[in-house]
Amino acid sequence: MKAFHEKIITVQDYIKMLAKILALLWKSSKHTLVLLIFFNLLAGLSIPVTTIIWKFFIDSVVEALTSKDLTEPIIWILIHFLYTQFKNIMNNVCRYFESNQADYMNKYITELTLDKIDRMEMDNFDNVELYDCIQKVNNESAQHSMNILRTLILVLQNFSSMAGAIAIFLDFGPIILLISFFACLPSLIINIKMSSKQFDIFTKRFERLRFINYLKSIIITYENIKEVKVNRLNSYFKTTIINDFNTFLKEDKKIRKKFSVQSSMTNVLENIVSYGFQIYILIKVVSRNLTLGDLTLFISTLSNFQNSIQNILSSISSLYYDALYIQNLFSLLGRETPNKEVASTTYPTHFEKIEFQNVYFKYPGREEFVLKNISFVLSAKKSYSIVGLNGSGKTTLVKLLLRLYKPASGNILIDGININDIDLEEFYKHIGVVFQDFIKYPFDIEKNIALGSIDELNNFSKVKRAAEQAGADRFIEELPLKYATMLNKEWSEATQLSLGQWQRLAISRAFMSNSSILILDEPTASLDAEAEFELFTKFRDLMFDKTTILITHRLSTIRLVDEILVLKDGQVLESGSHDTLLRYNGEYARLYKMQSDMYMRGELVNEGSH
Ligand SMILES: Nc1ncnc2c1ncn2[C@@H]1O[C@H](COP(=O)(O)OP(=O)(O)OP(=O)(O)O)[C@@H](O)[C@H]1O
Repeated sequence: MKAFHEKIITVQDYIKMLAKILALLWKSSKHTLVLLIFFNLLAGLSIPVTTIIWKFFIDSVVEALTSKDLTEPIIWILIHFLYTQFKNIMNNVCRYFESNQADYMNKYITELTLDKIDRMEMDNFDNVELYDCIQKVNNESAQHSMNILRTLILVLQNFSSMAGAIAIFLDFGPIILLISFFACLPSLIINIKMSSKQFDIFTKRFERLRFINYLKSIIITYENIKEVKVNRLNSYFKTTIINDFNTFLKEDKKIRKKFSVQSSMTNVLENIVSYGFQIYILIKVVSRNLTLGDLTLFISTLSNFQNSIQNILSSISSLYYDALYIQNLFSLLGRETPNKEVASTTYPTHFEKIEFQNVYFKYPGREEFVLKNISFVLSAKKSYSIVGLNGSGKTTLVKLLLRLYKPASGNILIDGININDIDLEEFYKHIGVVFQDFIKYPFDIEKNIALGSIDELNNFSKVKRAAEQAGADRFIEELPLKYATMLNKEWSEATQLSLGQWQRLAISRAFMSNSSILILDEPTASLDAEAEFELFTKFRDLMFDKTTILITHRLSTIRLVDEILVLKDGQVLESGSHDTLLRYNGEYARLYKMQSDMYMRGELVNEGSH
């Protein structure tokens, strides 16, 4: 697979890239593509046909000047009129198929990329280069594939018009056309150089551009506006953005200036050749006793031929430019991803234990291990809590259990079956999770809850029950549109919820789930300690048939679980029930004592501490 940002160097690379693009167009919609090619070839012939009609018209006018009979010129005008109507219809038909093909291609590319991203494992997203590539594909592919389509259509039309010009010149002297063709080559070379330079700049700048866009999105995102305003960050961000724009502009102006000078020089060469041939045609028409119509025909055809060549050559360079961008798409699509269809072991629905065996893990691109020699056993249908200071590896441990990452060594087993051998779709059907940074879906409340069980999107009674269990029903019932309330202030007619209310919705999603393992990774941070305690008591009672794992910093809630694992610097320091660990008088007892002392002194009302 080509590395990202690798440039198309050889003609062979270029042709291969074009072949891939054509295959993409073909797969997007075969039927439309065939019709598109046919009508555009027909449309391309309109230029030579119009020139021929015009030649006959001029000749008939010259004759009419002596015979005074205007019948023939009028007939030719009529023919010209009818052909113009035909041409207009043809152009509209071409536009119709072009727009359809563009939509089909956009849809097809979106489908392919979303499918690819779905298949990619989590560690891929830690690779900045790949992450950039995905963003580029997302931002640029549709536009550049559309450009490619338009350019290819232009090439088709111009090829057909060039073929017409060659046919007209066949008898008169086709060498003229050949020399005109070579005169246009320097301009092609310059255009390709320019495209290549622009692509280099784009690649170099991409991460910075992404950063600028991120800054812009901070300023304009509803939830951020309050903080940006109060901290008076607007003008600081604006200056950072504008400074970058100024640097880019300076760089771009320098390059544009250089290429404008070179382009002007090649244009002079093209004009010398063109005007030289016009004089040559004039001499030849006079010496051969040809008509005025012939003179117009050859001069116009030469000019049309040169235009076609220029169009084709500039199309080649703009195709090169777009192909460089679209290369990111092919890089992404060509990336190997695990095959989802691979049938593997079925999930042991009535399992007895989950076991971590000497698990080590480090994040891609990082030297140090985040988890070191982790071993423990979780029994089915019991509740567990993972406790530890910030950065001790709690979420990472959960990510491994969720198969978002694979251990560097060691195994995670469910009843002796390695979780990686279980069919992924089935695995996820049986595991539910609520993260601290859960998603705020741009749907109504009903769907925001129902998404906790994708197979039961229309099960409203279950949605209501889940909301009741999470204590979300009280505020939902007070909203005018209740469960049909659209959420997220960024959308029209939507309501903004408080963070605590959002968290209750996220927890309702967990109650929708039919999974046998449930993980709550600090989803209650915005609830007060009492609400969290009440919620988890309910949770524990309702989820008695599930294995639950709770991550929270509030040790008052943790008391409710059957067993606690204490993590420190990526290692399991101690484990046991609340009472056992207090008796053990280690890290857990120290943290617990510290929190309860703070409660006693009234220093900790809403927040957990560590
Ligand atoms: N995607 C990542 N790439 C590199 N390092 C990461 C990544 N995610 C987490 N880490 C690092 O791994 C370590 C453990 O992080 P983790 O999120 O598991 O801690 P945690 O115990 O859940 O912390 P907290 O209580 O703050 O949520 C931290 O040092 C963190 O910087």
